[in-house]
Amino acid sequence: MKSPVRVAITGAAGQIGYQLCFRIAAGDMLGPDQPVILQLLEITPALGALEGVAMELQDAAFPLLAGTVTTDDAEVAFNEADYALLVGAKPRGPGMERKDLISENGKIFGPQGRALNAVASRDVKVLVVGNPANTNALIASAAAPDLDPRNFTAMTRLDHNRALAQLAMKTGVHHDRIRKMVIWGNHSSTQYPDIRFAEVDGKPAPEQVDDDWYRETFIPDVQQRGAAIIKARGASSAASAASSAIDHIRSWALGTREGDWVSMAVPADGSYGIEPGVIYSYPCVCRDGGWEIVQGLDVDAFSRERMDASDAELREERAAVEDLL
Ligand SMILES: NC(=O)C1=CN([C@@H]2O[C@H](COP(=O)(O)OP(=O)(O)OC[C@H]3O[C@@H](n4cnc5c(N)ncnc54)[C@H](O)[C@@H]3O)[C@@H](O)[C@H]2O)C=CC1
Ligand SMILES: O=C([O-])CC(=O)C(=O)O
Repeated sequence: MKSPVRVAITGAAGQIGYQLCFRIAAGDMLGPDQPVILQLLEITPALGALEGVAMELQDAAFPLLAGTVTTDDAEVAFNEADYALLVGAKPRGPGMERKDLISENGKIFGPQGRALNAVASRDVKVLVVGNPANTNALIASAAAPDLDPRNFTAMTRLDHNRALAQLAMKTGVHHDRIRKMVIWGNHSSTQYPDIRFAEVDGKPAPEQVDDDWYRETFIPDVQQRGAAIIKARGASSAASAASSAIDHIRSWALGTREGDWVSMAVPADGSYGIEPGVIYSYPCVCRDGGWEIVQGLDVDAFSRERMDASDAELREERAAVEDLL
């Protein structure tokens, strides 16, 4: 058996956190031979509910759960953390865009970035889920100057999985037989889900769906799926969000499958004309515990316009939180 790794989860008593704790303790994120210590952070008024989560974790008697810490102190939660899932933040309600959360949620991520900087493993892998996720990841990274900015990522894997599901339903091919989906940009309604490189059962996706469906139905449906779930459920996606967070970390830690990509929001480095300064979703390949942006893909005029629009939105979000950077 391997020695345990430390997984910090913020907002652990919330909707997404409640799902994450049990799936991670079951081994879904890091594999069936990797024990975990869960280090759970909540705000002080939610510590009672968090204690209840910890009691249920005990009751589930997971073989891989090597310990549980509950706290309202970020430096306790992030102490020597190998993984940090930053989920704790307010969700949006009907009629809101995710960026409307920025003034309230943005201020959470500076202190958490500072705490990570002070006490986390120097190799900590950070995934920001709390919205607006890309800009919150930028804030956390800016507050952690001693950690490599490449350790800070934000979640667009849920958008990626949603895109796989929509294309699978349209083509009648199981989503597990689709490769090379891409989500470019922001986890927001300006994201650009791109099927130009996707392969459905080994064949090019664009040849299997008509262009009108792609532009008029697929793209807006993927962009608006979060809002559609809020309308249907009266609360934002939680189990699917937790599942995609687990997918994101699993790919990063254990590698992507041969011949496939995942979408991850990572620090822009000039790739595809997106200048540094924002956390932007790209197609990525992961191996040996690291990620790389897939290079050399063609950008046509239709794509350029959408990729730039999402970049522009991220730079507006950045300008709105300049005082936190
Ligand atoms: N990136 C993505 O794809 C997705 C992002 N989200 C976002 O994830 C966030 C969490 O969503 P839910 O779990 O549904 O919300 P929730 O309201 O059920 O849970 C959030 C939890 O975070 C806690 N919290 C608030 N401030 C905190 C702080 N400073 N430190 C630690 N904990 C704190 C709250 O007490 C609460 O228990 C929201 O911002 C939501 O919009 C949701 C779905 C997908
Ligand atoms: O839509 C929301 O507010 C929650 C979220 O980020 C998603 O489901 O993609």
